[in-house]
Amino acid sequence: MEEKNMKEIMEKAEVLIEALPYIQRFNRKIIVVKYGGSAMVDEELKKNVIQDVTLLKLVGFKPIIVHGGGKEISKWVGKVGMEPEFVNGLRKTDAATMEIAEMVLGKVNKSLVQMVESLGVNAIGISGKDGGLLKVDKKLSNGQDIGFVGDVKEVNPKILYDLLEKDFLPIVCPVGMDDEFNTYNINADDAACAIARAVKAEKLAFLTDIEGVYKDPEDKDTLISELPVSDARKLIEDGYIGGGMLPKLNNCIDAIENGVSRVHILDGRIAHCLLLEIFTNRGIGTAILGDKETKFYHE
Ligand SMILES: Nc1ncnc2c1ncn2[C@@H]1O[C@H](COP(=O)(O)OP(=O)(O)O)[C@@H](O)[C@H]1O
Ligand SMILES: CC(=O)N[C@@H](CCC(=O)OP(=O)(O)O)C(=O)O
Repeated sequence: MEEKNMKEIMEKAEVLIEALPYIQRFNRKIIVVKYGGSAMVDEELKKNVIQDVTLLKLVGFKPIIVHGGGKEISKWVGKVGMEPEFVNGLRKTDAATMEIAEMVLGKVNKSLVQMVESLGVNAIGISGKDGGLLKVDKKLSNGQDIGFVGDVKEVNPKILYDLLEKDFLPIVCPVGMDDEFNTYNINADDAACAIARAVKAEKLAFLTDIEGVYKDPEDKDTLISELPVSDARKLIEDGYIGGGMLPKLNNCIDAIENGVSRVHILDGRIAHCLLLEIFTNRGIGTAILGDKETKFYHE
């Protein structure tokens, strides 16, 4: 065999061997993937994400996908002649918008099931309504009524455990019910965090449209690769975090402080970002760490 070919083959073997400790570490462990942003709109990226999660399942992890679909909901709200409206990153959800959101999220949910199934893994798509998974109270935004927006108050993970035990890959869309069984729209980051907490996930990964958390969003050199929760709080207090990153980072802190071992914000625009983060020595994006952790396991 040519020397060049041999070298290429050896490099491939090394990449696989590098994955071994991570496969051992996460074997049978639950990993919650919050799937949203560009990686949902671009067909190629969508395929990459689904391939990654399917691979995680096939090597013995227990992934759960919690997906968004904000851009798709806004598209359909626009199509019926309404104007999408957001207050502090949350969609103002009147009855008509709720109906559209549930229809669109249901469609997105089944399209993800279809893709996973096409790769030979059995997936079940559910919403937070199924099996009483997500119980909500009405959420106010700084005291303002923003309609049927839910604040998760209780998670009943039984349905997820049952599906995982039967070897299905659960795919969850962020819709839930209140005590009167009314339908509510839930921010997908909130839903993913609540689910990761309830199942004490080993890892929670948020796929988004930015490299990770920056100290200064205007300066790409200020990307933070490891962020202890106390520093994260300080960044928020000092006003360095804005827009959709604010609820996301708050959810990261909440997850770490409530039993989720590893929390990551990853750039969903990078092909196979999940695999790169989980299976290689090079952590990518931003890892949020508990304050007691002095060293991240990738080192
Ligand atoms: N310090 C910061 N670091 C990174 N992103 C930030 C920061 N402050 C504000 N942002 C904004 O937050 C956005 C991420 O939130 P969002 O777009 O709502 O994510 P998603 O749609 O994936 O839930 C980034 O694209 C960026 O514009
Ligand atoms: C209350 C609220 O804002 N719900 C979100 C649910 C979808 C979502 O969060 O989607 P992304 O993760 O793709 O943004 C919405 O209606 O857009």
